[in-house]
Amino acid sequence: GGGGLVWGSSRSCGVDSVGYLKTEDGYLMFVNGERIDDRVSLCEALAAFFVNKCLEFDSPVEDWGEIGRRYCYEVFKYDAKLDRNAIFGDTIHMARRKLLLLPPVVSPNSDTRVDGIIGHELSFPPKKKALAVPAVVLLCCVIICPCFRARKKESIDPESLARKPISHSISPLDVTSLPEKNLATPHKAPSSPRFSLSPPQNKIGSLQLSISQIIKATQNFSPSLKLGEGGFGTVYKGVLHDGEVVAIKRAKMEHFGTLRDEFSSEVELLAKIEHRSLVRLLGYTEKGNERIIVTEYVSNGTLREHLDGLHGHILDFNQRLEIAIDVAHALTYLHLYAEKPIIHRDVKASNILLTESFRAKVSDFGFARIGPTEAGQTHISTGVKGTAGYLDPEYLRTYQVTPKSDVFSFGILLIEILSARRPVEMKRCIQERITIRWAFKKFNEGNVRELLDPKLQEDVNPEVVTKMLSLAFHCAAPTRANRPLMKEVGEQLWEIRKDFGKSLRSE
Ligand SMILES: Nc1ncnc2c1ncn2[C@@H]1O[C@H](COP(=O)(O)OP(=O)(O)OP(=O)(O)O)[C@@H](O)[C@H]1O
Repeated sequence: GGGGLVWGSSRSCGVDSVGYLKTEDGYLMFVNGERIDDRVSLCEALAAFFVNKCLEFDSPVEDWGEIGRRYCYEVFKYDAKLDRNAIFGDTIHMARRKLLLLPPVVSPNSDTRVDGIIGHELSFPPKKKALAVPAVVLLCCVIICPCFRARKKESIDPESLARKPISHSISPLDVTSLPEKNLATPHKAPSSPRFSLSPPQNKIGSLQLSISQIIKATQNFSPSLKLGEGGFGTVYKGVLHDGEVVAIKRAKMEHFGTLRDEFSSEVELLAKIEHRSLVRLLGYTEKGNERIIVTEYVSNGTLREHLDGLHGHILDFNQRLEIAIDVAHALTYLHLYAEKPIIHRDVKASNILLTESFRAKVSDFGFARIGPTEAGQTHISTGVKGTAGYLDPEYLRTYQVTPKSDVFSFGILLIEILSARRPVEMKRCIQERITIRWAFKKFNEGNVRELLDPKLQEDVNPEVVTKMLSLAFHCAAPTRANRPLMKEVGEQLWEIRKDFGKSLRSE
């Protein structure tokens, strides 16, 4: 394994750089001068390059297009048939989940563990020392990186196709919960967890589900009961034996194994959370080939669907304001009042579910992480997860997540609620693609009315809109220190609601 150097290349995009050294044995990859030894990190870094057109999928230049096209396919959800230069899949984390499943490639002559970086063809050479490629420290601002579209559901995993269908003869496993219907007050300390992570040991509640009951509840996972699909798996509507309607989230089989921790973490966190604006966990089962989470069913679709007018009802301004307040309260609860500070990390309109009375419930804690708990600790370090367009640029740059990362996403969400535009809209002209930039420009020009969702027929008091927008921009400040706390955001929205009420009365 001499691994003589054959070829090297580095590329910059804004203030970021990626580089590789091709050796006889394979490739060594670098991001901002640091040796990267997993495929996902590389692909995530590269995603920004492709989105910003610093690299093109089509271009054979220095093999970069090839690397993106062939090895980051899953991360980018790149679909050559649909659009040569599009990067699909609005969630980077989704791809990360998939790719983590690649078997680790361990070089026999080296202590370097390589997480299947770019398959076998690009496996690392043995006995390679990290080599520096010119490093640039700062990262492209996140809001220019994402042009991801929601095509994630179309990915095909040939491996999973080859797997056998789930056996229905799995022995029953209890899922236990208490049928408590009380809504928690926003800032109440949570009660002790009601769901055991080892369900068979937990016989406390009255709701005890086995896999076979789940199969019954979902009519054997009938496609007609399918509510949707996310990064984690498929979600079904189910009716339990007592008539309670629930959402049943069934993990995709290819996510088993390495996703075990993620699954458990989702469950552990959900189990401790109780707030009227957070989707409640009702049960959990993990046995054999199945990982299933049973949650409260929220009947009126996602906020994103409503902003798209898919439910035949246009949210009025008051409803939008209430939704924003609900989300702010839910996040405040996670940050401040849950047992440990919890950072959601994937705040976005498709994770906000609406009730029949258009109140919001925040869902999908799959990426939630326990926040800093040590005194003086301000952040936790972690690989970047979340959804492009909503991602805190400082988090992307430093890999350090704090509750302020949720505040950033909330700012982006607030603009989305007001304008109905997605954070990134690739079909628009270049000046309008990044919604927050477009909004900021309009705002500075004093055109706040033009910012509002054209479907919104009301004549909303411009002062109220202005206040909401400035709050959104404040939340989405590039630097964390300049963002308000989630609690303050809720308080400000509360004030805005008062102003809105007054403006209606004075009409
Ligand atoms: N508790 C629920 N009640 C009703 N519908 C739900 C519920 N949870 C999820 N859904 C539906 O299932 C879809 C998929 O949900 P899921 O949380 O798995 O994925 P997602 O949020 O769309 O994507 P990702 O996991 O990548 O964030 C949602 O868009 C929604 O339509």
